[in-house]
Amino acid sequence: MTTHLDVRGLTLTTQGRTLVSNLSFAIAPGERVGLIGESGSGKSLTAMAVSGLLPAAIRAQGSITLAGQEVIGAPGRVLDRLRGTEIAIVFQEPLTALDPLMRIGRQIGIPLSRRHRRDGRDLSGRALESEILGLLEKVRLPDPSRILRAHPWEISGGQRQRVAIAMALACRPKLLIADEPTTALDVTTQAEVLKLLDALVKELGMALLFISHDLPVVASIAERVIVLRSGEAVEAGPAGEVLVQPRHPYTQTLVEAARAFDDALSGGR
Ligand SMILES: Nc1ncnc2c1ncn2[C@@H]1O[C@H](COP(=O)(O)OP(=O)(O)OP(=O)(O)O)[C@@H](O)[C@H]1O
Repeated sequence: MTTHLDVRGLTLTTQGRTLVSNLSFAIAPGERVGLIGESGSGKSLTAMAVSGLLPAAIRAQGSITLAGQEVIGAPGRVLDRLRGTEIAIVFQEPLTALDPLMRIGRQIGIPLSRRHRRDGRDLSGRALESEILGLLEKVRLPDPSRILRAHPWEISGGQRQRVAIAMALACRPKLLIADEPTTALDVTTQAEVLKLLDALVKELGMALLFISHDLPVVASIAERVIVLRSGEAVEAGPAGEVLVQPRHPYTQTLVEAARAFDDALSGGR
């Protein structure tokens, strides 16, 4: 099989409004794809549709297959299984993924033991704790044994995003969706989390759908990009081509704006 995710003619509507229109793209195993576009262009809704998390008010037409399984209209148990094995998602705001009242160790332990049970192994006690610590180390969290026992509000925003990444990795997904994973973080932490994601995706051979309106960030992590405007894909191709010599006027505007911002920053130095 050469595609892991295959989106064909995806159209999302609500109350007579079309939010995403006839979108098609595929992601091969291990491939890193960026989805870019201004605010409101339909990036997050596309991510939600792919992971079977669309709000009830939004109607999906077309087809989304993940490892050969149709996602649109699939029953909850099928979606649960896909989210445990094929796909995991990291959101912009890590607190969305974390339960404020539960210690970090337990939050990572739940998807971890679920995955082991699925593989026919029962993991508990010391063995489970040691795997959780291993994951906290993998996302380069300092002092993992303290963080294991901490609540989400006892650690920093950047650390919370690393925990959310560790939770996603606990499922060993074949495709990781990262929806503006660094937007809520300060610039230095953004760069660190980005570097971490890049390294982990390569090390674990996961495919990545990286969603962002920040072009330089996308250019640094994605091999291929899709440009969305008002729910429609206006341009797609290798990141090095689309972001360096954009063909569509909309992409040209985005690239110009990113360059102007960059120039303004370097001019101020
Ligand atoms: N639950 C919903 N019900 C109705 N409309 C929605 C819903 N969620 C999103 N929309 C609309 O769908 C469009 C696309 O939203 P989406 O969140 O996918 O944009 P986005 O590209 O991810 O933007 P941002 O970069 O700001 O996160 C927007 O016009 C938004 O108002």
